Amino acid sequence: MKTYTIAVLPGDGIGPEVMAEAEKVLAKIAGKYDLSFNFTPADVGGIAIDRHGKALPEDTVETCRKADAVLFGSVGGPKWETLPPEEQPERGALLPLRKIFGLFANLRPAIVFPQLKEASPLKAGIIGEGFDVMVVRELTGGIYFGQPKGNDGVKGFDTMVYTADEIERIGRLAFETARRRNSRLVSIDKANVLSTMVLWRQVITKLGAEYPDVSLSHMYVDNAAMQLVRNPRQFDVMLCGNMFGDILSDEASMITGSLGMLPSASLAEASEGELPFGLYEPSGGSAPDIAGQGIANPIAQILSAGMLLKYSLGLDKAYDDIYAAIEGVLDEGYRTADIMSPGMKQIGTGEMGDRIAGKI
Ligand SMILES: NC(=O)c1ccc[n+]([C@@H]2O[C@H](COP(=O)([O-])OP(=O)(O)OC[C@H]3O[C@@H](n4cnc5c(N)ncnc54)[C@H](O)[C@@H]3O)[C@@H](O)[C@H]2O)c1
Ligand SMILES: CC(C)[C@H](C(=O)O)[C@@H](O)C(=O)O
Ligand SMILES: [Mg+2]
Repeated sequence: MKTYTIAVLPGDGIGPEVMAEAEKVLAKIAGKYDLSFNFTPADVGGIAIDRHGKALPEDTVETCRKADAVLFGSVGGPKWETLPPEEQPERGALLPLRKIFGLFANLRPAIVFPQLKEASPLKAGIIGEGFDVMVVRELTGGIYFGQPKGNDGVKGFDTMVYTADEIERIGRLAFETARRRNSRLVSIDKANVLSTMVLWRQVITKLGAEYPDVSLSHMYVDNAAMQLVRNPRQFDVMLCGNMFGDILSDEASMITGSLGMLPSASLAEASEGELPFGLYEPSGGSAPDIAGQGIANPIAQILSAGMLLKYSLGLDKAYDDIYAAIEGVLDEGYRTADIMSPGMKQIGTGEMGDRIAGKI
């Protein structure tokens, strides 16, 4: 029997609540495909600060290193917001993890399940027959990591830096992704103002010549934010730098009805013929406003586990099973509070997880 080791980092807030549901679903997948998952838990974020004095203990990095892939919950919360910024869960754990493991490519699919059209804040006419966009976000460069950065109480500054190589690397992945979908790629930039983004547009345009079958267009980020609510169906793959991708992926997710629906895959470069190492997490955060109430939507975490199976382990059919199970539960009218609409049956985090696992 094949055994896969999955580092499980639930983190803070709703992280542990939704992670428990993803583990239930993975256990069912293991049974169905005669595999075994060795879940290796580790502390990360606020809970790691409380227990070990730092957001990313070395043991946690080691646990990830030994694993085939990482399933991550979310980190952060009001309790740790008064710490020095570099020590807080987000900058002290999540960003270093992305850097340490070279997770340069962040895939954030935003899909409106047909059953949830009424949960989208957009009018039915705008959503039409559905919405299915893949945001490809560069994750280890840009203004998040550029130096210098600082804040001396009088002046605060960050630096946006991209090299041509970094742009080309994420660009290639976006073109390949578009090729496997509907061959439409919109590259998002701010080339009318930022020098970094002038380079971005030059590199992507040049790369486009290698992918003549993919229709490439460029759009300024402010326009893209507007177009996403005006006519989201015009998009197939959206390629963004780190910060623009952060913002637009939250916006895209809300079109699907809730941030609690949106998974993500953060991938490293793969060696020839191999699948990439990856960290899989919901796009949303630790949702302190609803943590501990058993009402969080576990679907983003469950879909993140599904993406892990597909992208890092090559178990595409298992991903399809998870997707179908979610659709089945939604078809039966079950909803967590965030995607609730009149006439549907409201259930909590645990029951949603049980019902999805029950359909595998
Ligand atoms: N990857 C991560 O670990 C990550 C990502 C984003 C934010 N954060 C951190 O999370 C904390 C809270 O940030 P925020 O409030 O800006 O963003 P958030 O994503 O945690 O929450 C935004 C809103 O979406 C709702 N929401 C998010 N996930 C949900 C789910 N699964 N089910 C139902 N509703 C859900 C929340 O209740 C809240 O109303 C901050 O400390 C932030 O830095 C962490
Ligand atoms: C928590 C934060 C560092 C993170 C980001 O900005 O990348 C989050 O918002 C995300 O989208 O994963
Ligand atoms: Mg974000």
